[in-house]
Formats: sequence, structure tokens, C-alpha cells
Amino acid sequence: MATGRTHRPATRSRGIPEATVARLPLYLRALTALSERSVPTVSSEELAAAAGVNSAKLRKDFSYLGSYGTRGVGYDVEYLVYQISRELGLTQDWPIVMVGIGNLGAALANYGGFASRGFRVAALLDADASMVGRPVAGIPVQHIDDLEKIIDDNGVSIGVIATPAGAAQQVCDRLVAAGVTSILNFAPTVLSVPDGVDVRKVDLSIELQILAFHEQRKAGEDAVIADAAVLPTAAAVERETAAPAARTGRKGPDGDVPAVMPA
Ligand SMILES: NC(=O)c1ccc[n+]([C@@H]2O[C@H](COP(=O)([O-])OP(=O)(O)OC[C@H]3O[C@@H](n4cnc5c(N)ncnc54)[C@H](O)[C@@H]3O)[C@@H](O)[C@H]2O)c1
Repeated sequence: MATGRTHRPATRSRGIPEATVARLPLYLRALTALSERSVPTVSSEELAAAAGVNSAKLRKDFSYLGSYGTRGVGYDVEYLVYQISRELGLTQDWPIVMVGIGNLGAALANYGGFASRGFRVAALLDADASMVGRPVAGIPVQHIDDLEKIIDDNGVSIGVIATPAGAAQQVCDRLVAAGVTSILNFAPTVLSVPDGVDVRKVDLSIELQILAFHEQRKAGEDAVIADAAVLPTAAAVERETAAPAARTGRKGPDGDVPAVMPA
């Protein structure tokens, strides 16, 4: 039994590496913005910059799609939108269910970006009976007891979990038993799923912790720079220490008296 992230080989059966698949939504987002501005073509450099990806990587990624662009013209924006959408399986609608309609679940349900990208919310489910029938984003919340029937009736293969961590595994097991094969998990816990089930995990606090790590490192570098900045002033110290050194005859390793001792 596998756990955690998406359980797929590094290369998909059609020969597109998983890392390329992960970048396709970035290209699609940038291309959709260009398409909305009626931009007909885009160079690999412009698109790479808009997607926040290295342009050589972009050209390599597009070669897997059989898309090479036209020298001097670039890539046809509309065609590339179609190609990437097709590759990502977005040319069809995907019904999804969301489980756990609290603060986060309600915010997700209200997010317009799912529908515009072909993800239709088939049902919002919660274990709290007092929430049943209450509309969230115009969709009445249904009880978790109806999960199996809803999944079956709507042909749902993607489930979103936004329950407390303690309930997430049990919800996951029910989703999988009912036929769901892809899960987007917002609960801060690692889910165990059988082979053939994909789990993607979103955890904003982990992203923040990574940013905190970089902030800390930047602060450390700034401190080093600040220390370096005081070195000229330390030259004064050097001048001061030079006199006693001259008196004692002590020398630094390169013949000079060290201005500042390492901390
Ligand atoms: N991934 C992230 O970045 C991120 C951000 C915020 C919150 N979270 C996580 O998302 C989850 C929800 O957070 P929240 O603030 O919306 O909590 P919340 O308490 O407001 O909502 C949780 C909802 O889940 C329901 N629920 C509980 N057990 C259930 C079950 N077995 N079946 C169906 N529904 C059930 C509750 O009735 C409630 O409506 C938590 O696990 C939280 O840690 C993750």
C-alpha cells in the first residue's frame, strides 16, 4: 500500500515525464491569459517568463506534446491551449465531490476557478446534520451518508477532502471504496490509498514553513553582509591594534595583524 503523493511512475505511459505534467497547468494558465487578451502567438521566451519556467525546459516539455512552434513566429496560443487541455484531460468535464464544508470547504466551493477549468462540483458533503440543505456557493450541502449514491449517480472520480485531519483517512477510505480514484487532500495528514489511486496534498502551512526557512537564510546572509559592512570601521580597530602589534611584533598569518577575529 502506498501513501502520500501521487502514486505514478516518473514517466507516464504516453512518455510524458511527471515533472512535465506538473508544469503543463502553469503553461495553460499563462496561455489562457494570453488568449483572453487575443494574443495570437507567443515566443518560448515570453511564455516561459509568463509561466515562471526556464525556456529550454519549456521547449523540451512541448516536444513531448509534439509542439515545436514556428521559427520567428513562436507558438500558436489557441492551438497550444487546446493541446495542453487535451493532454491534461480538460476537454471533458470532471464532476468532483467536496467533503467537509467548514471554513475551508466553503471557501473552496466558492472558488470560481474550478468550474472555469472544467471541474463541476457535483456535491458538497458534510457529517454535520445541521448543515444539510444549507446552500454554499448556491449548492445545498448533503449528508455524508449519501456519499456512495452521489458518487455512483454522478460518475465522480475526483474527491476533495477538507475535513479535520482525524476524519480524513476514514473519508478517504469511503471515497475510494465508492469508486473515487483521485483525491485532493487539504487535511494535514498523510493518507493511505491502494495502488491506482492518486493523492495530491495541499498544505499552505508547509509552503509558509519553506518560505520561513528562506527568510531565515536571507536574514543570516544580511547579517553577514552587515558584518562585512562594518569592516571598514574595523580598519580603525586595525589601526589601533597595529600599534600594540608593532610593539609586540605579533603578525597575522599573511603578515598583517588581523583586523577582526573570526567569531
Ligand atoms: N491545506 C491547507 O492549506 C489548509 C488550510 C486551512 C485548513 N486546512 C485543513 O482543512 C481542514 C478543514 O479546516 P476548516 O478550517 O475548514 O475546519 P472546519 O472545522 O471549519 O470544517 C471542517 C468540516 O468538516 C466536517 N467534518 C468533520 N468530520 C467529517 C466527516 N467524517 N465527514 C464529513 N465531514 C466532516 C465538519 O462538520 C466541518 O463542517 C482541516 O483539516 C484543516 O487543518 C488545510
